[in-house]
This record gives sequence, structure tokens and C-alpha cells, in this order.
Amino acid sequence: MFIPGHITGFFAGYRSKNILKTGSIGAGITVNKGVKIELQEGDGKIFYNGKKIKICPVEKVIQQYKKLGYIGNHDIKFSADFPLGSGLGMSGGCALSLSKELFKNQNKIQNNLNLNPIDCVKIAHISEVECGTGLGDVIAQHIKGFVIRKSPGFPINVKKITNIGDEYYVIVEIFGQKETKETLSNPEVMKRINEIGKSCLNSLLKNPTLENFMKLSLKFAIDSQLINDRILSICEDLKFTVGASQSMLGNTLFCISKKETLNDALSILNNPIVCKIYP
Ligand SMILES: Nc1ncnc2c1ncn2[C@@H]1O[C@H](COP(=O)(O)OP(=O)(O)OP(=O)(O)O)[C@@H](O)[C@H]1O
Ligand SMILES: CC(C)(CO)[C@@H](O)C(=O)[O-]
Repeated sequence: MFIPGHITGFFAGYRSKNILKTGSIGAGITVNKGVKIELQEGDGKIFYNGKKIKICPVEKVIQQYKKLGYIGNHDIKFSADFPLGSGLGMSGGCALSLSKELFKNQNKIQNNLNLNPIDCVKIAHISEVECGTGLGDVIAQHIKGFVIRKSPGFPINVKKITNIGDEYYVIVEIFGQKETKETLSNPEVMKRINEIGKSCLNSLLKNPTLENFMKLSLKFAIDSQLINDRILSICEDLKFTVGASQSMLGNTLFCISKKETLNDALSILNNPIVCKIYP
């Protein structure tokens, strides 16, 4: 099971007493690098690129499936192209890949869990929200591609832009880690983010192109004061591409480039990871 990485360009967060209606509006793209999962006989140990670690949303997915009758007789092994905490949707990818894998294997798991396919997406979304590690990644990673989220949570209400062709490259450079939870749990920062995020969504829906997405993503990153000086400076150097901004919520630059500007863009970056949009 592979789940693509997800890059949020801008967002606004919504909290509801109904956790399924808690989530975010915003826009982002999935990429062809992400996370693969393997289940092996075991007792619930979690490995991320060979290292035994704890990942809150993964533990929450296990808890939710145990309430449905799963006996937890697996070790979970994630092979990921990106580190956790880089703003590329790895926590959401881990939660969703595990939920989909357990759902897919439910007939082999001791009790048939009697779930519908969308339930495994809901379980992963709830786990991310409860952990504070995400609000909209899971839904975007389920839908895939260039996804505009028009309302938070469930029922899913998105506009998937499908006419973008295959000429674009997504370049990512990770400068460090940033805990998503730190930002999502800061009411002052979220108040500022939400006002700007809603405005960006309205603008993008009027002109839903990758060019406008990148322009609005950079505006969001600057106006929300989330962008750091280093990434902002490099974004200005990358103006000759389709656009560049900071991935939300990470210490990571992302840039969309057509083939003709790819080499020039790569020459500006030190450790670029080249991806394609994962449709
Ligand atoms: N070495 C690590 N670095 C960062 N997070 C880690 C690490 N080990 C375990 N974790 C856990 O992994 C999860 C990371 O979630 P977080 O949302 O911050 O990262 P992300 O999914 O990569 O970014 P984003 O959600 O912004 O796309 C958290 O639950 C964190 O506690
Ligand atoms: C909050 C968020 C930016 C964290 O990656 C993402 O989950 C989203 O777009 O809602």
C-alpha cells in the first residue's frame, strides 16, 4: 500500500464538536514520493525507515481498529521517502496507509470489521485530528492530485483539478523539522492563518490553476508570517518557475517547475528532491 506525500500550500482550520466535521479547507498537491506500509506478525511495534518509533496518529488508528475487534497482532513497517515533521504529510500517510491496509485485510483479521471503504479514511482523519498532526492531509491523500478542499472533514467536499497535464515537476527541499501540533495548538497563530486561508481559497476557486495556487501559497506563507527568511529568499530566486513557497506546516520549500526551467531551479537548491504530481 502506497500513500503519496501531500503538500499543503494554504489552509484554514475548523474545529467542531463532531470530530468528523473538524478539519481544514485549503489546497495542496500529492506527489509521487510518500510512504509504503508492510504488516508483519508481531505485537504492535511501529518502525519508520527501520527505526522503532512512536507515531501518535498510527497508535490512534490501532486503538480505533481494536475497538472494532482487531487484535493487534502485527508489527507495522513504514518505508518513507520523507522524514516525519517535514510538512509533507507523512503522519497522515502513515495513518491512512495503516487504516487502508487493515481495512483491506479485514477478512483475514480475526473478526470481520464490517466497515465501508470510506470508514478507513474517517478513522485515519480522526486519528490525525486527535493527535494534532493534521487537519486535511488524509482527505487530500485519499483524493490525490491537485485538491482544493472546499469544506472541512466529512462529507468530503473537494474540487479535484484534473486538467493539469503531466508537464510539471515538484521540487522539495527540506531544511529541518517542525511539529505541526505546535502551530495547530496556537490560537493566535491559527486566527491569523484562518482569515488568510479563507481568502486564498475564494481566490483559487475563481482561477483554479497551479500558477494561481503557487501565487496564493506564497502570499499565504508571507501574510501568515509562517514563512522563514531563508525559504522566502530562495522563493524569490525561484520566481522564473511556476512558483515556490513553504510547505505547510513544515520547514520545507516546495517549487513547481516546468521541464524547461527544471535544471536552473535545481542549480539554486542544495538538496533538492524531484517529484511529480501524483494524480
Ligand atoms: N523523529 C521524529 N520527527 C518528527 N516527528 C516524529 C518523529 N518521531 C515520531 N514523530 C511523530 O510523528 C508525527 C509527525 O507529525 P507531523 O504532522 O508533525 O509531521 P508531518 O506529517 O511530516 O507534517 P505535516 O502534517 O505538516 O505534513 C508526530 O506524531 C510526532 O510525534
Ligand atoms: C494542517 C496541515 C497544513 C498540516 O499539514 C494539513 O493537515 C492541512 O492542510 O489541513
